[in-house]
Amino acid sequence: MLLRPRLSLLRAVAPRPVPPPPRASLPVRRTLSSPAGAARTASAGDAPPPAQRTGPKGGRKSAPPPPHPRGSSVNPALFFPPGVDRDAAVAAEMVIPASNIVVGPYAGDSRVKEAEFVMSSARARDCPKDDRPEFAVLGRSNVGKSSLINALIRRKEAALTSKKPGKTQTINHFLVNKSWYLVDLPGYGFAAASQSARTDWSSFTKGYFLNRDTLVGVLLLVDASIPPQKIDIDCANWLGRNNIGLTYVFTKCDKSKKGKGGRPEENIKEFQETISSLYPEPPPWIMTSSVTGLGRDGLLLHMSQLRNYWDNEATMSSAAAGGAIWN
Ligand SMILES: Nc1nc2c(ncn2[C@@H]2O[C@H](COP(=O)(O)OP(=O)(O)OP(=O)(O)O)[C@@H](O)[C@H]2O)c(=O)[nH]1
Ligand SMILES: [Mg+2]
Repeated sequence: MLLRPRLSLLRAVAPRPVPPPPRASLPVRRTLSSPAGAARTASAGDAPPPAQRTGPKGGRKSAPPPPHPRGSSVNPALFFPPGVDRDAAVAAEMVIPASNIVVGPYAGDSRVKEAEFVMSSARARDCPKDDRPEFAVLGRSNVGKSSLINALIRRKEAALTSKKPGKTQTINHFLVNKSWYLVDLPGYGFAAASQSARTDWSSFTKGYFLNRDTLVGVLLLVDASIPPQKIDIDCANWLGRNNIGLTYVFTKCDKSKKGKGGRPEENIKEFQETISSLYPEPPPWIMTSSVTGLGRDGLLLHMSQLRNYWDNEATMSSAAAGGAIWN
């Protein structure tokens, strides 16, 4: 079995959030609201660690990246994948549309040729035990996790969706091209769920993240059709504290309503302003719509570069005696 260089790799592919300051001074904007019950799911046990603002740019309040970044030289808002020097000049064609993600040398064939549902697991330890890399799709109930998976694999109802939150209740593995997995997870923050269901979510999904050595990264879905929600920031902080790399995937970018908080571009900008001080380097983000297909090909391309890097590093790691290079 290949040795998986999990911690080092994840630090390399996506920046960790800088630990936020104590709760009282968290850079949370007033619009970062979530139902009190819902917030308990991820925030009670997930309060950020006490004041440890260690990152050099921890207090920086930089301008948020535009929704469609383009640049011909270094752009501090871009996400640089493995293999691309931060000082490299970046041509517009190197940036995935509607994202801040630079395409690097590890990007490869990202077509989905076949995909199949493999299994549902009620417990993390029941998940497939092979060595294939996987991406977990995470986010609030109803954010569009199952819909995104269907859009990525171009199958209408491979993952079951619903207007009512709380549809997906187990860990669902979908095998793509017989070589990697997409994993559909139950959503968090479902206010109507019972306290015991919320506690279960926490222990069982956190168990999955903490024990899944084949996890390349998390697609953290954020609903762009509503204002930023504190529970999503709490979730990102929890992943960061556990060295799990993430890509922010903004969903429902086709959905626009009149009035405050109804425009995806505004909501994304506000979300980025909120998280900008949490990261020493900009995390990757991309805008998507499972209705129009926006972002689908770009997201698959981004996942191909993370996956190929993972495979490459895993091979190097198994070749090195005892995987010592990762110590
Ligand atoms: N307009 C629009 N609607 C979407 C999009 N993605 C999902 N939806 C709708 O949002 C609702 C929830 O979608 P799901 O994919 O079931 O959401 P989920 O995150 O899997 O939800 P849970 O399984 O309950 O956690 C459904 O009615 C979808 O049709 C999108 O990109 N645009
Ligand atoms: Mg679902």
